[in-house]
Amino acid sequence: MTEHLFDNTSSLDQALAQQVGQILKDAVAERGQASLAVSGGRTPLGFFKALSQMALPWQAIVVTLVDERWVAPAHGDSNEKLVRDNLLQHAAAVARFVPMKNLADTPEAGLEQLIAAYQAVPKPFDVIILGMGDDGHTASLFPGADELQHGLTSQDLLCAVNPGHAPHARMSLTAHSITQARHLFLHISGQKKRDVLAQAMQAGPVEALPVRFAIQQHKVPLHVYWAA
Ligand SMILES: O=C1O[C@H](COP(=O)(O)O)[C@@H](O)[C@H](O)[C@H]1O
Repeated sequence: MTEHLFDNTSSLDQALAQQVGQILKDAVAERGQASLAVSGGRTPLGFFKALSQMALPWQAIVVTLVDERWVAPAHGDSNEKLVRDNLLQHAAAVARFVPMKNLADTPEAGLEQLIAAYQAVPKPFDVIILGMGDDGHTASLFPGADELQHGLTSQDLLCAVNPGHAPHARMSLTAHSITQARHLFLHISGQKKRDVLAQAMQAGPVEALPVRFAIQQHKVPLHVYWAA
């Protein structure tokens, strides 16, 4: 694991956008296409804005999500809405977006169809950017969720999750899919998340702080981008 520390979020957003942009550009040059899976929440807003303005071969880049809340795409809590409003703008408006939500009533009911739709995403994912909650969840792999073990151990691409203490049923990439990525980032900010990360770096059960699966694995180097 490599830590990249910044004094403020705008320096981080620019640096992360440069790094991710270069990886995507190289991927398109080498393989003709690239895939980027991003997290939702509040942390990635500035990064999305910076990346969306970069001159990249966006027509050849597929953007999708690491996780999604099972709400309508126009809902204020939708990660799809966040990405459409902030990342798929400017130069990035021509990128192809594969949603992580369909019309099914529940994530469980929509799972099979969604896995089929994900065939359109080039794999392995070129870049996956994780976030982290103050409870140590990453993607939608929440401590205490009934589906956590499945999300951490299954070889499936996606899993349905009912977080219990957090709002909305969710769809999430599994730990297995996340660790298949060619490049893996964890993007966090603020002292509280730094403290949670420090705790997660100590030995302890993955179930208590699910972000540990990304720290403890050896399949893909994890780059942590943190800003004060
Ligand atoms: O619920 C979620 O939370 C995490 C962290 O969000 P933040 O607002 O603290 O940045 C996010 O990574 C995840 O994608 C989202 O669904």
